Amino acid sequence: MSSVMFERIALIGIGLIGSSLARDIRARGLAGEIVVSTRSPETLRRAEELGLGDRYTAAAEDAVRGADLVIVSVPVGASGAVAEKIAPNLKKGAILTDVGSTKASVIAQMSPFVPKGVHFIPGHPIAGTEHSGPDAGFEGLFAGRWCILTPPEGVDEDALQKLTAFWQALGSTVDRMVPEHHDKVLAIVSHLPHIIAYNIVGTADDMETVTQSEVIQYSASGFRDFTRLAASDPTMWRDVCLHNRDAILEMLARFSEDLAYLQRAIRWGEGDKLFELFSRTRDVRRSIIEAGQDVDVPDFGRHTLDKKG
Ligand SMILES: NC(=O)C1=CN([C@@H]2O[C@H](COP(=O)(O)OP(=O)(O)OC[C@H]3O[C@@H](n4cnc5c(N)ncnc54)[C@H](O)[C@@H]3O)[C@@H](O)[C@H]2O)C=CC1
Ligand SMILES: O=C(O)C(=O)Cc1ccc(O)cc1
Repeated sequence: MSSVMFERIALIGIGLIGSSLARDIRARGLAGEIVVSTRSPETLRRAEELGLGDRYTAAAEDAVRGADLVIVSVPVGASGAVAEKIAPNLKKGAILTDVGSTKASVIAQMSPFVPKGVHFIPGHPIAGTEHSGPDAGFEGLFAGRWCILTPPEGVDEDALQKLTAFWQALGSTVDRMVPEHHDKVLAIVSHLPHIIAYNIVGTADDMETVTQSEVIQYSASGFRDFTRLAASDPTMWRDVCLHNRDAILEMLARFSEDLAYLQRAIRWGEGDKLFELFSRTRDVRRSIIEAGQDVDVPDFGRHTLDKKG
């Protein structure tokens, strides 16, 4: 169907996202050669057992030699260290990109190391699950999903076109944003929901009056959906919180204000206020479904979603 777009693609980090990329690149024949690198020897061995690449090395600086496309798929807090390591061996004319959930911080960490002549175009596929590691990835993860690119001013248009075509070949729709805008949008639609989930599951876990067995037994009552998000990778989400600090704190402040409004309405029995909010939020859900964005993660644990809205 597709054909070779890059002679050599280097994948730095081979967890959920890196390994899904590897599977898609191979399935669609987008690379002449896939070179896989990751820091931990066990993960590298597992990637080899799964046959995710053509070559494997623990040394990221070796993996990128001669690569036309380098994709960094590591927790955002590790982006700077990876960039520093690989920078001296990046090929002139190569495209360097990432998949990190935050953009301004990744750009601040990586840019200082990017040599002249290398096209650094940060990216973020809005696709994933609560699972991590090379076994968690799967072919087709990015199909029908958005990928946001945050190209720097003066970006090489050919390089941008090539990276756009790459994500399109994986079935994604590509959008462009400035990094700070990306970080604000993602803070509300992705980062805050995860933080709220971590918080509510933590609260339930702390409650002495609710025994563990009751939390599990009655988890179908709304709690279960939160536990899926709250099972997401701790390293990844620690890094997201630390590296999108300002936008997340801004959204949390608004969230707390709105929660206080809700709390007050409940205390004073203001049913009309509750009804008005709950009607408005139901309309949001309906708009998402109408826009065709109600794509379930192809995994267990999502069947409690009410498709009828
Ligand atoms: N999990 C998700 O649903 C999504 C994650 N992302 C972003 O993608 C990136 C990767 O996330 P996942 O694949 O989910 O994580 P993961 O935990 O499944 O994989 C991370 C990989 O990075 C490697 N790694 C960690 N530190 C490293 C370092 N210093 N040097 C080299 N390799 C290192 C690990 O060995 C592993 O191979 C993160 O930046 C995350 O924010 C983006 C979209 C969705
Ligand atoms: O599992 C889910 O529901 C997600 O929200 C996956 C996800 C996590 C982080 C991202 O930056 C993008 C997508």
